[in-house]
Amino acid sequence: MALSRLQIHHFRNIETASLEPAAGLNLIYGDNGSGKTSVLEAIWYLSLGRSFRTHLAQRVIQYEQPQFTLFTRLSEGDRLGIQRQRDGDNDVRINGERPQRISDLAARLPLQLISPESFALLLDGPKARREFIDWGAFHADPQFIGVWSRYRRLLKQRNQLLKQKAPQRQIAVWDSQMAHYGDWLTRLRSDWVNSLNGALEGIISQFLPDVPIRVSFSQGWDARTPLELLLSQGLERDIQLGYTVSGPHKADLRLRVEKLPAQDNLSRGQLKLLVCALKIAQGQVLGQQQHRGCLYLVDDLASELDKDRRTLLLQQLQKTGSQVFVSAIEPAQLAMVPWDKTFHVEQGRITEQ
Ligand SMILES: Nc1ncnc2c1ncn2[C@@H]1O[C@H](COP(=O)(O)OP(=O)(O)OP(=O)(O)O)[C@@H](O)[C@H]1O
Repeated sequence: MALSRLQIHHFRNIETASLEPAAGLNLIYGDNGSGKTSVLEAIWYLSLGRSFRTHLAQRVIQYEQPQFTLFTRLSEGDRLGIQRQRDGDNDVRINGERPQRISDLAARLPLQLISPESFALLLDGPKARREFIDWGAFHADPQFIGVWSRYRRLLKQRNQLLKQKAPQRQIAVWDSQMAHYGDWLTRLRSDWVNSLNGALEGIISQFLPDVPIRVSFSQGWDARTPLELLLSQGLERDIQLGYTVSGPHKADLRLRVEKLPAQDNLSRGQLKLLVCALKIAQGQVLGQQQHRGCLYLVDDLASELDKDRRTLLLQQLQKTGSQVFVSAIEPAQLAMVPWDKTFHVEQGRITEQ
């Protein structure tokens, strides 16, 4: 799966651009503020229906323009388009039709973003790591999105009842449904992490050969206690606190080096390589399971990495056989692999070299 055409209109500082990217390695270079990240952001927007830099859609519409328009044609023939008006109107199209859910975009255009902000995966709380697991489980199993949404709705409803201090019987009546969907969600997540582990070990052994990293799935509660029992046993405490303390909504991916959290033990460069290993492994497993890889967006690849590590990372990305977009200020910093296509960005204007 790859973008064979990308059109961008009035998005950030890009007035209009039409690109035919290579199916392999694409380098996007230019000075600070030229618009490199905006190209990656546009691709991300086409997959997620939102930005990775802001939750305010108005911010990405070019100044003084009423709307932005993004369009891509995928190598398999699908056409994805988004037009967003300043007044909030959002028109999303897949092959000319409005999709049922926004996640239909992501299902067609799976992508992984590696950016300076990706450190959050290791440095922030478990939410980012849960989302990371859920990315894989979502793409691996079409049932995931339904199960995940159902669990979320039940959790929200239970938390509302807890906050209102509703009678215990009224709250507990939903516990068996919540346990049913919670267990299902946990199985899907755990299956994904199990498949991920093999690929991850292989990549980590190349990126960080001397660091004994252990990756494990923490499901969000003590696995020896059935979820329904956990909910009923914790009900009084949950009422006191006004929310459901444990369950699949507390799941996490634990990354440890010598029994310590990886973030306490690794240098910035090593953390970046670990994040890259995690993201590359996701795409690799998806490719093996679904015979359709994902696309990689790498913003500012050179930052934090020495020349040998940059080479290693680029070689791994090349080995995935996926479409890759890498942004850089100086192309000379990334001259160690042959780029299939190179684009220069200058004040929002993009030209193929
Ligand atoms: N809504 C907008 N309309 C027009 N220009 C914008 C808008 N939002 C941001 N910009 C400008 O777009 C430019 C491109 O930003 P972008 O982050 O894509 O640059 P970049 O090439 O990735 O820079 P860097 O190398 O510093 O990360 C910036 O100068 C920014 O001020």
